[in-house]
Amino acid sequence: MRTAHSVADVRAAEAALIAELRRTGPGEDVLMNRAATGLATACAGLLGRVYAARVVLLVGSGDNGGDALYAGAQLARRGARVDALLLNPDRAHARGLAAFRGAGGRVAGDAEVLDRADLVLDGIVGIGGSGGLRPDAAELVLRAELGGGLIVAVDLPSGVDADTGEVVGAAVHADVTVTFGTWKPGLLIDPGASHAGAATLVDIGLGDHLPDPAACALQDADVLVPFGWLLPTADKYRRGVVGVVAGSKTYPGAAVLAVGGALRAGAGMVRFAGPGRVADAVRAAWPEAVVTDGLPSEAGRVQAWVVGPGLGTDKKARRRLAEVLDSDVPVLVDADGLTLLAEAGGSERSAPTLLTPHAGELGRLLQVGPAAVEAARLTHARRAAARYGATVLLKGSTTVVVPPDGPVRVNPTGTPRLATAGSGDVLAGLAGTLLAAGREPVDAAATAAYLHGLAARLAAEPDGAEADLVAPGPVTATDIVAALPAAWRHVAGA
Ligand SMILES: NC(=O)C1=CN([C@@H]2O[C@H](COP(=O)(O)OP(=O)(O)OC[C@H]3O[C@@H](n4cnc5c(N)ncnc54)[C@H](OP(=O)(O)O)[C@@H]3O)[C@@H](O)[C@H]2O)[C@@H](O)CC1
Ligand SMILES: Nc1ncnc2c1ncn2[C@@H]1O[C@H](COP(=O)(O)OP(=O)(O)O)[C@@H](O)[C@H]1O
Ligand SMILES: [K+]
Repeated sequence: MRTAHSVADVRAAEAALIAELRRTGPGEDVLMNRAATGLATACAGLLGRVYAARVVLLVGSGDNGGDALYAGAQLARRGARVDALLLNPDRAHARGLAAFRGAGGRVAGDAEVLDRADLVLDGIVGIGGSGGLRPDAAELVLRAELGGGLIVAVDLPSGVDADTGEVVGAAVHADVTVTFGTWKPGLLIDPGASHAGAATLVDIGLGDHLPDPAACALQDADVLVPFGWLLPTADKYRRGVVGVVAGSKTYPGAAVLAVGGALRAGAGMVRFAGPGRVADAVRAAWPEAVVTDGLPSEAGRVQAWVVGPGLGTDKKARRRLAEVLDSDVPVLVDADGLTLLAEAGGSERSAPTLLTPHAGELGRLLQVGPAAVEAARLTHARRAAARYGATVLLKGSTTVVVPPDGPVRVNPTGTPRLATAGSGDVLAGLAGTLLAAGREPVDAAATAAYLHGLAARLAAEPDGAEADLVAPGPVTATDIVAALPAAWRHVAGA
């Protein structure tokens, strides 16, 4: 699990560690030097040959600039030509600057050095920042980006909000980010995540002093939950029976895809309830589904419901949604179900509820526009979780899952390949089965998003999960359903 902490928690951990270090002896700037050593090592690796490389430091007036200066000093000692552009010369980190000068680093009088740089270190601002870059900083960053050297962000790309990933105004687009002590949520969540480039973590010893994380990103090993279908004692009821209420005359495909996602997630049984023609489409595509063209209350017992994909918003859809929401089992509400829920202003459920909106649907739930949601994904997902007393999975460029309390989950496997009609229906079925198998909504949602992204990558490039890097092939929602078993195999290491 990749874990990220809030700025407040990082600062508290830093203070506790520094107090401990003071008791045991080491002097000033120990942590900064640890950070700088990790940073200089990363830069040396990127440069290949440090001797005679041209490195430029963009140095703000806080400790982030101090990190850049100490790292610059190490690179200068190894023979790099290092120039520092000080945004506020009177307030640059004094000891860092002295070390930098002492190692042969030079303070540049002109931004021209950026035009020929092999590597630019962005030490303008780190976790102490607020808002986008100020105009003088933004101008230097633009020149650095045009210069064509590699841009390495110190701790996080300047201008990105460390706690939320929000970017208000200009921010650095880094090729690489070297972060210290722990991940910051803003490095995992878009738009911040897409400013960070390839990000790496340098351990500076904060570990024992850090509390529970603010956000986590699953990795393959975290998905290795007991595979229900492998347990010797498995039977179809214990593996989980999921009910799907989806589709309409206009959107029968949504039902077929949601049922497909549910089946390929390993359900013991999928019960489907929908109107005649939709029921026929589901029967034809998935003979293993148990289908009724009656109401959800006539479908038989289930351990979780999925309601909403392609459902429509007419009277019949409302009735179906109401029946499902009245049940005492976990319910996942998606798509048209969310539109109806927004209209009703919520529900009176006491059993767990998982909402899976995209930005437009989340906007409707909160009566704000989709652009506002996209710009502040975590903030809006949190607001919806609080207002609806539910776990919220917000889909899009970075899928985030916000439980009513506890750490947020951020999905690392997402790919723009998923942005194809019907792929959300597959995700709903997939997450619904995991709910029916007894997983907590936050785990069901995060695991489903992880497998969903992985399946899209594997559908594009069956030999590897890194398809975004190597193969540009598109995938359809049906392809994602078909690739789900391969995604399970991938996380199992098979
Ligand atoms: N915590 C740890 O464990 C460790 C932390 N370490 C390092 O310390 C960093 C935090 O340092 P920090 O607290 O000094 O704040 P920092 O990020 O340098 O920013 C403050 C300066 O930025 C300025 N500024 C603000 N907003 C701005 C904007 N939008 N655009 C432009 N400028 C802006 C603001 O200016 P002012 O408002 O004062 O004029 C102020 O001068 C952290 O990220 C990590 O790198 C490591 O050394 C190892 C251990
Ligand atoms: N830019 C993107 N990067 C990664 N994933 C994306 C992106 N855009 C959309 N997705 C994913 O694609 C899926 C689309 O779902 P949704 O919007 O509900 O579509 P539909 O209703 O057509 O099924 C979601 O899982 C979402 O997270
Ligand atoms: K920075």
